[in-house]
Amino acid sequence: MNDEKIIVPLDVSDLESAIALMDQLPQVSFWKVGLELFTSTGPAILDVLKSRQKRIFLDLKFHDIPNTVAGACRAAAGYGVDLLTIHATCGKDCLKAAVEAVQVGAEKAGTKPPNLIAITLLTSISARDLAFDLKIPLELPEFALEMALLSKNAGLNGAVCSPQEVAQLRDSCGKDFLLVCPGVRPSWAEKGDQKRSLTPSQAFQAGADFLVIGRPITAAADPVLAWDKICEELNLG
Ligand SMILES: O=c1ccn([C@@H]2O[C@H](COP(=O)(O)O)[C@@H](O)[C@H]2O)c(=O)[nH]1
Repeated sequence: MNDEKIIVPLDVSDLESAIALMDQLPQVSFWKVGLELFTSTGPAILDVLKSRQKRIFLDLKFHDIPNTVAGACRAAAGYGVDLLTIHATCGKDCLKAAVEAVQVGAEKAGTKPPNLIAITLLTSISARDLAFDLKIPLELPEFALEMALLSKNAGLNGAVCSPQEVAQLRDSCGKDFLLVCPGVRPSWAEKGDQKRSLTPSQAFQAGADFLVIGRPITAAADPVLAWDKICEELNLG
């Protein structure tokens, strides 16, 4: 294992702040661009990351009808990113259309298709939220597993899940299915809005391929120290 398995989100509002964060943490090799920054900068942020030879997780979490999601996936696949997200709850037809669309978009742009991964259930949702607010009549681990299997059967490369479900998903989906875990919190960090967390070492031990760790690093008084502490705890030294 190496520190390329830790993805840090650029959850800032503009290009200038994103560049400042990258400059502060040059040791980070895999960055995530999400809704806030991409809505603010568009693909300009991807050009900056590529010019620095960084790996890119484009976390736009598409969720719409199949025709619309396919169009968005075709466009996003042209950017040459490493990972791209879609919600599993957009359904089987939509997931299949997205799988085809990333191939078409990447081929047209002459680039490698991204690994398309599906959000199973946002890590900010608790078992109580799922049952009482969303009225889903399944236990949370079962729901997350069903969403992962739906995505795998539709041809996706992997899923985003909380570290609390990753062992079960790894058992059922196999070793080649990419499992990416946000909602990861070192014992010394605040949980914030994350409701199903584990520590980085617990998440890797449970079978995660990649961890997404944001505020424990980026909102720390000293982000470099926080990064080093996490790497040390994981023996990535
Ligand atoms: O279920 C999900 C899917 C995506 N995320 C994203 O990961 C990071 C987590 O940041 P923290 O600061 O470590 O909480 C953030 O960009 C989310 O959009 C998620 O948290 N849960």
